[in-house]
Amino acid sequence: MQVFDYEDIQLVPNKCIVDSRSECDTSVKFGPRTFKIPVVPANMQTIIDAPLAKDLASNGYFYVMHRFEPETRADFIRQMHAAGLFASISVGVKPEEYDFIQKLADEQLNPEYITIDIAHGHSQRVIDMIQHIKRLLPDSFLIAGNVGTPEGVRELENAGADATKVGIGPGKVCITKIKTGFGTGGWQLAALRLCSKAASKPLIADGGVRTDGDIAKSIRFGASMVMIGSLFAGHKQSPGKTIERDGELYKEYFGSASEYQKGAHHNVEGKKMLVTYKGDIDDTLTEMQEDLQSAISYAGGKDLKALTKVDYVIVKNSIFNGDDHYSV
Ligand SMILES: NC(=O)C1=CN([C@@H]2O[C@H](COP(=O)(O)OP(=O)(O)OC[C@H]3O[C@@H](n4cnc5c(N)ncnc54)[C@H](OP(=O)(O)O)[C@@H]3O)[C@@H](O)[C@H]2O)C=CC1
Ligand SMILES: Nc1nc2c(ncn2[C@@H]2O[C@H](COP(=O)(O)O)[C@@H](O)[C@H]2O)c(=O)[nH]1
Repeated sequence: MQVFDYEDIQLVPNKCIVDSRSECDTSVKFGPRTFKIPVVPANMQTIIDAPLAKDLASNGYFYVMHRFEPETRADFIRQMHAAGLFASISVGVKPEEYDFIQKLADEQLNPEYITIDIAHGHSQRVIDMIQHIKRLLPDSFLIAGNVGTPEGVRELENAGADATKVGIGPGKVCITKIKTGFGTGGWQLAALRLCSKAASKPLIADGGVRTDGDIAKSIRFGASMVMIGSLFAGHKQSPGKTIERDGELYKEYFGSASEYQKGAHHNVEGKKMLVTYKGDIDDTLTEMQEDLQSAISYAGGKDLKALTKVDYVIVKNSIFNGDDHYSV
């Protein structure tokens, strides 16, 4: 098995066929809709909130709302629909989540996208929830995860998931690898490659993206969509708390399995960090699109498909990636 991560790979350029990078089309059809770029901010409490979700949906971007204020979710769907926007929510697998799905079905509140958001998604509990959602809300596009193996992808797809999310522990605020010894941290891109060989439906690469070039690499290795936390943390619109230190502005970014999210030190697999204030998220999204257009031009094509076929080389193998600090 080839083991590598984002920083170990470079994509090999092909002859350019466009006169300007602006000719390159970064749009992606994902589920029932088409989006400007194949990128989605992580469904974490310091990354996305309702105002940002509305902003993203109104401007042609995909989003997944987090599940950490569960009582607000039905109203969130109503508000998005009242504004003519799509609703994309997250759920867990605990018993109350079964009641929540039943309530949505009873009220005919159909979110366009639902994400089952669990640390260890290759489990019977996720399979049961997939089947419950598909029975009651068959029109919602259902994303399930996270998994790190081809077997995980196959089982969730066979249970009825419309897309699978890949990534166990590669995230910037993840400490799963340190705490448990398990995961795809340090070889996320290779894990994505293996999973893509088994997948018959779209994959979301989740975690470990540190540069815009990593988005192009994710597409090359089989992702239809790329979920990103740390690159979206620290913006004006980011919900994380703003902190001033020595005259510099920072924003908090913490893991969904951190004690800051849970309110208790119990099965902690996430940490908190401070991210330097980055300004407007619109500028970051625009830059991601421009960098992706440029990547498509290097691939010798005009759209994302060109990225899926380029050659690559392995330039080094640095296995320890990301989570070198326990907390800040
Ligand atoms: N992508 C990643 O690498 C990771 C992501 N996360 C994120 O953290 C958040 C919390 O995740 P999670 O703890 O799953 O959600 P929950 O706290 O909602 O837990 C879901 C249920 O699954 C059980 N559970 C959790 N982990 C395991 C496990 N390893 N084996 C068996 N049962 C388990 C929990 O019980 P109990 O707590 O009693 O075990 C609980 O009943 C999510 O947003 C998730 O995406 C967390 C870790 C890794
Ligand atoms: N192991 C953990 N993973 C977590 C936690 N909270 C979120 N996540 C995952 O990280 C990605 C974002 O990664 P990034 O490298 O882009 O910052 C996110 O989508 C989740 O899958 C956690 O507490 N522990």
